[in-house]
Amino acid sequence: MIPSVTAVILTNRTLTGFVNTWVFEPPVESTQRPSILDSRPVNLGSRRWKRPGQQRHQGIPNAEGTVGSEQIMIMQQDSAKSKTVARPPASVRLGAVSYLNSRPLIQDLSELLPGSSVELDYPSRLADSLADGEMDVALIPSIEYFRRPGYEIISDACVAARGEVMSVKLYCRVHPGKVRRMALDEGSRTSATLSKVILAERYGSFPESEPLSMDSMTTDSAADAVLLIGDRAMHTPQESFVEVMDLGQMWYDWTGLPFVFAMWVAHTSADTTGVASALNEARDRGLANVTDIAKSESAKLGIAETVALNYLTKNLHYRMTAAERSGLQLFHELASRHNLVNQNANLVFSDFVTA
Ligand SMILES: C=C(O[C@@H]1C=C(C(=O)O)C=C[C@H]1O)C(=O)O
Repeated sequence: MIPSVTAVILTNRTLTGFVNTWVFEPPVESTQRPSILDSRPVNLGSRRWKRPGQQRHQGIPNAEGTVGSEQIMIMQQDSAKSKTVARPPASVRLGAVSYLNSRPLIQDLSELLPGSSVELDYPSRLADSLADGEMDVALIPSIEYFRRPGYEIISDACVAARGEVMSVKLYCRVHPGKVRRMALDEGSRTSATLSKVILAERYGSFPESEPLSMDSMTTDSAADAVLLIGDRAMHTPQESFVEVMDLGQMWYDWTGLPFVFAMWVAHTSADTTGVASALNEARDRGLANVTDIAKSESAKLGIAETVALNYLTKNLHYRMTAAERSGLQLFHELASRHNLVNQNANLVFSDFVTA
C-alpha cells in the first residue's frame, strides 16, 4: 500500500526552480556561486543520447494514484505502524560499495542489525543484486533508482559531493569536445551517465562507449576518454592527459548543486522496519570514527593518511539534505533529456527525518 503523503517539498521542476529553491552553504571555497543559469549549454538540436529498445517507465504512483516527475515527496508509513517500536526484521541482506567512500556508512552495521549480512561489492553489481532480489537493501548508484519502479530511498545517509569528489575522473586524451570513444568503468552506473550528460550538455560530444573492466587502468584502453571511479581513481595515473575532469567539481561548477553518487535503496515491498535508523546510526558512528578509518584504509590502498582523511571529511558528504535532493532531481531531468533514464520517476523517501 502506498503510504500517505505528509509533505511535498519541491514542486517546481524547471531548472530555474531547482537552483533557486534551495540555498546551502557549500564547504568548498568558491569566489563565485555558479549556477546552471549562467551556463551556455551547447545547442543540441535533434541530437540526443538514445537507449536502444527503451521501455517507457511507468513511474511510481503518488498518493493520488497518478504518475509524474514534478514532485519530490516525503512518504510516511501509516500511523498505526509508526506508533510501534521500530524493530528490524530478523535478517536483512544488505549490500554496500566496496570502496573507501562507503566505509563511514557501514560502521558497526552487523552489531546494529544483528542477524543481518552486509556484502561489499562494486556499485554496478549492487544495483543488479538489488534488482534481482538477491539483496533487500543496497547502497546503489543513484541513477539506478530512476531505472526501476518500486524503489524507495530509506535513509538520508548517502555518498555525495559538493565540489571536487577526487574519486570520479574522466581522463581525456583529446579535448572533451572531440571525444568520439569513451571507456566506462564497469563498476559505475551513475558516473557513466554523468559523463555522458556532461559531454553532451557542455561540449556537444556524443561518443560511443566501451566497457572498462574493473581490474583495468587507463593504459588498458585506447579510447579518447576513460572514466574511472572509486579507489583506483584516487591514484595518479601513469600517463599524461589533455584534461582530467573531476566530475563532482564539474557538476558543481555547472549547476551550483551537490551531486549524489549513491544512496540506500530498498524495494517498497520489503520490510525495512528499523533498518533506516540503523543505517543513520552507522553513518553517525562512522563519521565519529573517521580518523581511524582513514588510518587503517589508507595503508591498504597505498595513499597518504591525510589524503584519505580529506577525502572522507571534505570531498565527500554523507547526508542527503534538500540541496542534495535538488541535485538528484536535476540529474534525473538531464539524464531523461538524453534518454539515459526513465522519464517518469518520483523520488520516494520512506519516513526518515529529513535535514
Ligand atoms: C564517489 C564515488 O561514488 C560512487 C560512484 C558510483 C557510480 O558511478 O555509479 C556509485 C556508487 C558510489 O560509491 C566513487 O566511487 O568514487
